[in-house]
Amino acid sequence: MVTLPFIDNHRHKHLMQEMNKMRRKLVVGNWKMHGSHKANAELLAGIVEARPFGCDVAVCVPFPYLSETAVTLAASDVRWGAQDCSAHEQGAYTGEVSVGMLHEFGCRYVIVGHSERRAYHGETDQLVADKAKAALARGITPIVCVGETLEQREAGETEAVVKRQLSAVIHTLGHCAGEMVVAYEPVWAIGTGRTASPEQAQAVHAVLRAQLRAATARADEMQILYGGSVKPDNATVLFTQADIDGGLIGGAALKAKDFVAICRAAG
Ligand SMILES: O=C(CO)COP(=O)(O)O
Repeated sequence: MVTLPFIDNHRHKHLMQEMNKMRRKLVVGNWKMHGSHKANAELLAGIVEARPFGCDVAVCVPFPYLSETAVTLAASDVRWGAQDCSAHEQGAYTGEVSVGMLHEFGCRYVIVGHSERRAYHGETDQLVADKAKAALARGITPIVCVGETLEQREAGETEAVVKRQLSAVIHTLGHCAGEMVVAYEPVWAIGTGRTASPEQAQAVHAVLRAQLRAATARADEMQILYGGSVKPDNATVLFTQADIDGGLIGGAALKAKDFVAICRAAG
């Protein structure tokens, strides 16, 4: 009979920290509906100049700017992506953008299920899951966002909400679930300057990691990002938590100096 070594809490924590070091960090700038030719050129130049970061870095830009972003970043290791995609392959879907189109622009990532899309565009858990599936079918990594509102947190529903949101995606992706990136973004922390404490964020990330472990053997290699008022001065403490593998950055991704500082904190 094989006897397993006794692992006390201290050793367990140490092992978890080692595991965390093995996962490469990822920092993604979500520009949301911001930008102009001039502002983008300055921002991208500032990011490219500051490389290398020692972590994966990407920017998710508005659709009209994908082309110029692809040209600007082509010779660098900075990746790019979009902020949404259609779940449909092609057809009469006015205003939608397919993953095939994103593929043509060299997108490496697409954000799906951002809380702003869930709230303002009525996106359901299943639609988000279908978008993630469509992305993977074209070799684009979906960054699947989950997160609770303040009301849900105060009602003690945080765990149930994020698990329900992630569960839809896990079931729809099946054996490909290990290929997505997950982003935990508490709605109350987005654009409010009110960050989840490192402990609050880590607690939810641990729940998500456990849920992924039950679904895929790749759970320990998967990147789970935190998003919500990440700034240069709180990035390091967030990124050193055992299950936080980088960040999805909104406001601070619009200033090269801040975004670069956050990338450095991850690297
Ligand atoms: O929504 C976010 C990233 O997707 C976070 O936005 P802020 O960093 O502006 O809070």
